[in-house]
Amino acid sequence: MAGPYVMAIDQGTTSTRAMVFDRESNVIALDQREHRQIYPQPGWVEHDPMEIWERTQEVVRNALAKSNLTGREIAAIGITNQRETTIVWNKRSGKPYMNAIVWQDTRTDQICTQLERQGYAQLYRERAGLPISTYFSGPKLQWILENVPEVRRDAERGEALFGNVDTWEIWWLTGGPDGGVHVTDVSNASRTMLMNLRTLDWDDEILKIHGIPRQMLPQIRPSSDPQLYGKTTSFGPLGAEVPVCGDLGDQQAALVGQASLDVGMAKNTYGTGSFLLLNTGTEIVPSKSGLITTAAYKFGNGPCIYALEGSIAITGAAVQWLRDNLGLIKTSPEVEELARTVEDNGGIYFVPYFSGAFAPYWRLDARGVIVGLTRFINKGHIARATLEATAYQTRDVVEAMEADSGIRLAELRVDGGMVFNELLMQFQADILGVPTVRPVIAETTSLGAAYAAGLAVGYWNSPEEIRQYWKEDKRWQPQMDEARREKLYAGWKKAVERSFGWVEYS
Ligand SMILES: Nc1ncnc2c1ncn2[C@@H]1O[C@H](COP(=O)(O)OP(=O)(O)O)[C@@H](O)[C@H]1O
Ligand SMILES: O=P(O)(O)OC[C@H](O)CO
Repeated sequence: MAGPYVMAIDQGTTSTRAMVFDRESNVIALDQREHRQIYPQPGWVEHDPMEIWERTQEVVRNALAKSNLTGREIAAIGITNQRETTIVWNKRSGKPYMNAIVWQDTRTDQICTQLERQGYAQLYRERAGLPISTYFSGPKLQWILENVPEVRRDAERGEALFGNVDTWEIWWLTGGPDGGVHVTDVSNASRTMLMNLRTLDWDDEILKIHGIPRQMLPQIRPSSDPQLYGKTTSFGPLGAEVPVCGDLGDQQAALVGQASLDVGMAKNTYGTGSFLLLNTGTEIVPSKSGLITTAAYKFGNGPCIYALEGSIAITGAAVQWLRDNLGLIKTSPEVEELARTVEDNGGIYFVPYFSGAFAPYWRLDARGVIVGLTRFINKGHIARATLEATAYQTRDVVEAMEADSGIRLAELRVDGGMVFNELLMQFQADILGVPTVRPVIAETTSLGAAYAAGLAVGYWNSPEEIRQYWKEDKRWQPQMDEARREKLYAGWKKAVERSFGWVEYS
């Protein structure tokens, strides 16, 4: 008989969480551990895949212990993950050939400029729904094949496996070198630049452009799979054979966790970066305004549901930068107190394009700038400008989304670590001119993965059932007058222009 709970593992950019939910979507237990951010040189960002797997095992064991449960009481397990981050490992030993190249890493900029110069932009837009960018996995995998000598040899022999973090976690959970399954889902695969959005299969012509052998790629499966990807092993952290049957990229998982399951529903998740997704149903909507077209989810044999996405690389990460690199605050939430020491931004704007500009500009050559500095400016203004940058970047992608879809946003459903910042949520409503709305369960990413897993084994019966669990917690109404809103936003646009063209490519 199916156990009475569902577990989700959320392997994010900065930390790994395991959460246990019951049938009414209540959180029964949560455990979370951070992992190291490795910066070998400017623009490079890495994670240690073995550390990620160790943290995963710890949080799974701790979440079970905290809830006094054993693996036998878990009906199913779902995975959600930081997307695009690229790992290549050996099938026999389970050993990665190098650290994971994280989505924020810009080392593939030369590969990407080369692809642009060869005139491939249109092909990627049409087939993969994406612009050419260092953000996605394809160029990262090409870089590994070209720079780590034994990878190409092993890949051709079928011994080197590629995966995003979902694939890595599922492979280990289902046995690793002892029969681990090598799979991914449509939502994750659509972030590689290698999947054709229509066929939901790897695109051979694109694989050829990057020189990627097909045999190193995982099988693409539904996000919620009644056939099960596999089962956890009894010697793994769950200590029992639990169906592994849900897999969603973290931003698509948040869309599901926010129950944004109808065409026209949108959410914005504020974490390390921020990611706004609009459900476009079974229609693949091409973007003319700098958004990306992505697979949102596929439940069992149902159709693939697509989304338009506005990906913003740096929002919460800029708060971490104030904390870790500048030492202006000790904890991230303290940024609010510091920002409240001043009335406004004092005329400065902070454009945090640390990884180049993502949506809607996609400029590899952009880097971060702070403009408008005078002797009047103090650390309070910097804190305020950091929070405001999150809201302005969101407006940039909301405008693009409205232009592409013709849908005028009535309110914005929000979630993620930054949504407990009242100043930010109010400023966001002010700068958009529509309310921001936070649900009771702000852990929507994990919840979305739990839903995907639970739906596969009949723990929840239908997507309709999960809609009833969404409940509003708090709503911020816009209070700023139109003239001030537009003046502030015009200043932001000017600042953004100043960030472009900083890096020059030969
Ligand atoms: N009260 C706060 N105000 C502003 N930023 C915050 C606050 N609390 C957390 N953050 C930021 O939110 C991010 C963590 O959110 P989370 O959703 O856990 O992110 P992720 O899943 O990307 O690791 C961090 O970048 C942190 O700096
Ligand atoms: O791990 P997060 O929450 O920072 O999300 C990262 C995104 O998936 C990157 O595309």
